[in-house]
Amino acid sequence: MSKYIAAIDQGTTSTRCILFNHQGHIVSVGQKEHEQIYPKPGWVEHDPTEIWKNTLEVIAIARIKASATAADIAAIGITNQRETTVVWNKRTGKPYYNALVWQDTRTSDLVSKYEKEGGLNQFRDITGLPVSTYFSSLKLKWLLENVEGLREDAEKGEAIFGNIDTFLIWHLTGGAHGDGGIHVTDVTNASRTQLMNLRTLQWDREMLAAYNIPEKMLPAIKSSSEIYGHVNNEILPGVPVAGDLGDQHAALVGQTCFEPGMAKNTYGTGCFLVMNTGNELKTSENGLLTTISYKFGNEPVKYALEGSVAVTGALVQWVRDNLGLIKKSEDIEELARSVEDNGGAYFVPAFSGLYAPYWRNDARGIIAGLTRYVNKGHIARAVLEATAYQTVDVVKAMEQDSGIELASLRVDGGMVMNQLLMQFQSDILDTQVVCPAVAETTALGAAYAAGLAVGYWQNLEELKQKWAIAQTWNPNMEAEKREGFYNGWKKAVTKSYGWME
Ligand SMILES: Nc1ncnc2c1ncn2[C@@H]1O[C@H](COP(=O)(O)OP(=O)(O)O)[C@@H](O)[C@H]1O
Ligand SMILES: O=P(O)(O)OC[C@H](O)CO
Repeated sequence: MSKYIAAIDQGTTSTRCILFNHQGHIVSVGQKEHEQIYPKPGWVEHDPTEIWKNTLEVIAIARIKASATAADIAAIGITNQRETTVVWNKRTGKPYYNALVWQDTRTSDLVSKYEKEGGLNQFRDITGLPVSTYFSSLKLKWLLENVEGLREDAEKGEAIFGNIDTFLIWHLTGGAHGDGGIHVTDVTNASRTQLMNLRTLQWDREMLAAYNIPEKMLPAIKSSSEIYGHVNNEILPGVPVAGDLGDQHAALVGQTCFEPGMAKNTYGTGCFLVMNTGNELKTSENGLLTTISYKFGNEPVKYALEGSVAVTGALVQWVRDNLGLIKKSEDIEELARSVEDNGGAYFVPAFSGLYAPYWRNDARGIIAGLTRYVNKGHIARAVLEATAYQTVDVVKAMEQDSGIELASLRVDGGMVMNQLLMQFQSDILDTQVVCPAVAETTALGAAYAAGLAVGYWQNLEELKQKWAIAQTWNPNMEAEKREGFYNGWKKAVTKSYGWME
């Protein structure tokens, strides 16, 4: 048997390749950040060619660190930032435009138009999602309407669309060379385009008509765990590409949340709380999204509820890059520890409007409650607390929608290294917070999907055995104090509304 499974985790800020062994332990990691491109206020882009180059580089790093040959790798799983939209030419491989990143708000006017014409929730029954700048549908519409020659090429089937998973699989399986790459996606990624019907798991004609998208440019929708094709590139020649999951769905799998009612919260650029609802396609009454947990091969699809928060770790980066208050993201903890509390300040990071559970495109970021007393330590606290309060908002919505009270919250992602944040999260939720031994759950989930497809792992029971706790935070805050903090947050949120006309 080959020794390892490779997972490529293409995130908002960086690309990682991680090799896992049969125990599900990390053997080696290659990681590289890519440029965040902000051409105008509210616009966020990535260069797809840079991402592809970084992918090759991180695979090479992970391979070299583990002294692994292609024969040592049983399969590759891909996981990715979702919704981010790429269109490229299938003969040359050249992108028509930079990737429009999920946080990009250039389609706000289109959102208002659809809101006036049919309301924000007009497509919820088919897709589980409100009309928003967040999903691929409006980004693709914007590209088709604004990039010269794109619509003509798309109608001829020459210009093809994909999220980052599709773009990477296409390149890995041959790209523009020879017979060309394989043009596929999986049900979890497709569920975030707002073009897939959640019941049929196919592109929905009504949605394509509503956004005027040519079907020819769309990838084939597959399960999250099957052999899509083989690597046709010297980086890992012949290795099967056998797993594909949007990163938040992959983290759910990596956390082995296989039973209905199990949930995880991932703290990265944004925060994403996902609860597995099993066979039940549940509609939210409280501002959550209906989406897909995963679909393994021919097994029935599993649905999910999701609370997506746009800006959490991204706010820490903003404090680092735009204010220069810290040098590295992790320095925010020391700065926040220089004070006792938030000093009355609340930061509402509505940089891309507010996502779950508010869905306010008209909101923009604010710091509320400022007095002469507030210093940079208090701002650092308010920044970290914003992540915790936004999580409380989605946990409350999740508990109401599901009728399940979360006994403990399984967490992962880059921000869980922050002890102050995790303790505050537990305090403000009044719930235990638990981090697993393998905190790279996103990559692990993609590896599990690929490993199941090629028989490297046998079944979900085997995977469940591997989950183990690394750290637990227990709540330790008086109810009155907790409620006071949270009320302050709710008041601040309302002050961010109505900034955009
Ligand atoms: N110790 C820390 N405290 C607070 N935020 C952190 C810390 N370490 C990393 N981050 C934030 O976490 C994010 C990176 O996490 P990661 O899970 O790699 O994100 P992504 O998958 O979205 O690229 C960045 O936004 C960074 O600012
Ligand atoms: O790259 P991440 O981990 O911030 O995740 C991005 C999400 O998939 C966006 O929906």
